[in-house]
Amino acid sequence: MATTPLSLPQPPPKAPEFGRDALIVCESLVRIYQSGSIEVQALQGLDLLVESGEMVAVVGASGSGKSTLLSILAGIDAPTAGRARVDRWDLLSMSRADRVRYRRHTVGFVRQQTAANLVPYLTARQMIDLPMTAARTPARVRRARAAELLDALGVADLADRRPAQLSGGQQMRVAIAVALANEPRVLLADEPTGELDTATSAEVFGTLREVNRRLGVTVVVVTHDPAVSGQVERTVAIRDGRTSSEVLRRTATDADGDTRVIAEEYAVMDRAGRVQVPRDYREALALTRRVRLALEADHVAIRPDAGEHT
Ligand SMILES: Nc1ncnc2c1ncn2[C@@H]1O[C@H](COP(=O)(O)OP(=O)(O)OP(=O)(O)O)[C@@H](O)[C@H]1O
Repeated sequence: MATTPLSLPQPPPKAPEFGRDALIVCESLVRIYQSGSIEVQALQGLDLLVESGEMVAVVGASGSGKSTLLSILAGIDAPTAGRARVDRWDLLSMSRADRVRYRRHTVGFVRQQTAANLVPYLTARQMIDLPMTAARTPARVRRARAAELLDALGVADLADRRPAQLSGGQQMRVAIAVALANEPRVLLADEPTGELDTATSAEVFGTLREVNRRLGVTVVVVTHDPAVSGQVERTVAIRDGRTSSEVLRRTATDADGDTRVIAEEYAVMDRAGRVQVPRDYREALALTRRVRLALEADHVAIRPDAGEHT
C-alpha cells in the first residue's frame, strides 16, 4: 500500500557564521583573571567585528577591559572562553608555534609605554631590522623595507639615532615602524598618545591614519582621548568588559558645497539580542527592572512598567 509522504516542516536555514567576512571577530569573549582567591572578569562576553581596511578607536573608562582586549588580539594573552579570530587564526586554539608565527606576521603591536617598544642601545634603523631578521627576511629586502618605513613615517632623517636621542612623538613613530616591519595586516596600538602632549598626540594619530590609508593596514587603537577618537570613522565604547555603543562618523557635503562631519551614536546589540539602555534614558523615564517592549512598524519601543503588577 502506498503511504502518503509526511510533510515535515522545513528546517530553518542555517544562519551564516557571525562575522564570516570580517578580519577580526570577537564573539562572547570572556577573560577572567584569577589573583589569589579573587576573580576579575576583565571581558564579560564582548562582541566585536572589524572589517579589513578599517580604522577603529576603542574607548572606555579605566578598567573597562581595553588593554585586555588588545593583548588578546595581539596574541600575548589568551581568552578564557568565547571566540576570537584574526584573519585565518583562531586565537583560542592556536599552538605555541602558530602563536609565534601570528605575532610575527599577522599583527603589529605598539605598547602603551613608549619606551617599552624600543631597545635603548639600537638605532631606529636597527630596531626596524630586528623583527625582519627574526622572520629570516633576506638582507636586501630588509634594507629596502626599513628605508620605505622610515620614509613613510617621516623619520628617515633620524634613522641612525637611538631612542634617547628622539622626542616622545618621534619614538612613537619609530615604534609604529618597528610594528609594521613584517607587513602585518593589523596594527594594534594601546594608548599610543597617552604620554604625549596634545599637539604631538594629534601628529602621532595622523601618522596612524596615514598608515591605515596609504598602507591599507587595519588599525585598532585604544585611547582615552576623546579628541583623538573623534578623528576616526568608527569608535567602539567598552563598558564593563562588553561593547556598549558605537559612534560612526561620515562626511557630508551640503548644498553650498561645505563639508561637515556627522557623528551618529548606536547602541550595540549582542548575539543574544541584549542592548544596554543608557543611564540617562533609564533615569528620564524611570525605566527600572521591568519594561514593556512593543514591536512597531519600523522600531521597537521600550516603555516603563505601568505598575499594574508587582
Ligand atoms: N594580569 C591581571 N591580573 C588581574 N587582574 C587584571 C590583570 N590585568 C587586568 N586586570 C583587571 O582586569 C580589568 C580590565 O583591565 P584592563 O587593563 O583591560 O582595562 P583598561 O580598560 O585597559 O584600563 P586602563 O585604561 O586603565 O588601561 C581591570 O579590573 C584590571 O584590574
